[in-house]
Amino acid sequence: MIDVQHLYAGYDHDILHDLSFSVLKGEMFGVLGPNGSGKTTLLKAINGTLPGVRGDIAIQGRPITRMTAKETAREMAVLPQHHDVSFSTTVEQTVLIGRYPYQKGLFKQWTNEDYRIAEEVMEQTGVTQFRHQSLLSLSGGERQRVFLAQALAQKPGILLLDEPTNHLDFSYQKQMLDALKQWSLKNGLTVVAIFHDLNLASLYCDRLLLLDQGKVKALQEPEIVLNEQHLSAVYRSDIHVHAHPSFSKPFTNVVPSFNEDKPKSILSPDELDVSKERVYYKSRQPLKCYSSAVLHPGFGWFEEFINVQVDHSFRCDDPAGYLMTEAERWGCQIHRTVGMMTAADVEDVSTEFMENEDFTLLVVVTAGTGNAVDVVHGSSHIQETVPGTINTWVFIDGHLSEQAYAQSLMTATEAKVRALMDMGINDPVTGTAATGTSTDSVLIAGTQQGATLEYGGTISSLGRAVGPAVYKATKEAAARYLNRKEDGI
Ligand SMILES: Nc1ncnc2c1ncn2[C@@H]1O[C@H](COP(=O)(O)OP(=O)(O)OP(=O)(O)O)[C@@H](O)[C@H]1O
Repeated sequence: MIDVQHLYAGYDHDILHDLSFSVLKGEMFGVLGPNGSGKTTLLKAINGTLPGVRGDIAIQGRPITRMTAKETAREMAVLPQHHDVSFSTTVEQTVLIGRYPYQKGLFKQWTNEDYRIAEEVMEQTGVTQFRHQSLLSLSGGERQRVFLAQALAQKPGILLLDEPTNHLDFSYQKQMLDALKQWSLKNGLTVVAIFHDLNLASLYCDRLLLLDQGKVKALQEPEIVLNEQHLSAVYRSDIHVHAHPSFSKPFTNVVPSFNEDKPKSILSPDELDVSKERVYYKSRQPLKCYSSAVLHPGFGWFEEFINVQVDHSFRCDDPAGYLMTEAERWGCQIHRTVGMMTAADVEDVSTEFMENEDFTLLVVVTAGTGNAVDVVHGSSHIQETVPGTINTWVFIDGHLSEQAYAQSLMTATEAKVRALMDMGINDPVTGTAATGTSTDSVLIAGTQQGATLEYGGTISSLGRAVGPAVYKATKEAAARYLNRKEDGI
């Protein structure tokens, strides 16, 4: 569709150096790069408005140098970065200008077809209600949508967009990009768009061209172009890349580098608050958490932690909602709170605290083993979520990698299993050794400051601390639970 070969272009000197790439029909092609890297210059070269271009640019196999302005305009429309809006035209007149490449004859008049298409594209871009208004009376975002309508009125096969979401609020950014994607998927519209927002580019583009000082740094699918090394080198700042939470695309974010005064060690067992109703811990700063909690499971940053005691007969359709109400009752800030529940007496909580050269560790366990299960015989149990559980909190004052989170969770689980085995706790249904209970929850929470802890496996420095601490705390909490049962309390 668009074929660029050995392109050199610029102004008094070359800005673009030896660019070669092709854009396929129906593709959404994103152009990325820092300020001044040559993105706009590239778009101008492609639409034939930049003089002195060297190399070859062809549209549908035809060199653009052999196309008239009208021919080029029928093939591609441009939405520039800045628009000159110094004189007053109405929205409808502005959109109709997009029909210029189709005008024939000496006396230029808009046809019914021109009006029909203008109507259609104003509808698609949500500007119909402004049709009789002057452009000068519109906001930046509204004007941007009018100029998109003008470009679409050209009925082009190719749309060149210079920062199309500039001035648009979140909802219109999404609306515009959804529409462009839809047109490219359904009608084969080819879109070449400059983006500053790496995440929007990642979500909507099939391929990305990353420019660095007028040269191709990377040209591939978003999964390959958006990697930390490329981005950090090109944008000269610390950029982190993660998996998008609900889409199979990379998700980027910048890491601020201002220094905040943070307390040195922020974990302390003295801050654990235990009452008959709940165990409560408030950290002195937000912790990065990974958990199977009832309230706010998964990854997130939290600073309040509650483990709420419920009755053995507790049944509830909305346990997270229940915990929210309880947390609110105790004055917790819901959005900052991770919540678990248990039928075990929370006053039997057991803690382990240790400090070493690299990091500090606080482990907090409540254990009820009424629902003990042998993992191999889960199918022998009825599927019912009844409270009776081992809840394990592992707080670490250190900087954990994602691998360390997963490995710490494994280490904590293995330690719990070992504790149950050593105590001879059996699955009451099968009589075989229990490996946990049916509703156990575990939390790994890191301060993400101080020593880097790359690993959390059993023989890593972190794992060597987590394993024995969880083992000891689980044994102690379970022993207290069993004693209470024996004593019939
Ligand atoms: N008309 C011009 N005359 C001379 N130099 C120019 C002209 N337009 C742009 N430049 C220079 O060319 C370089 C690339 O500019 P260009 O606008 O292509 O960058 P860009 O990647 O689109 O930047 P931004 O992200 O800031 O929009 C810059 O150094 C700029 O100063």
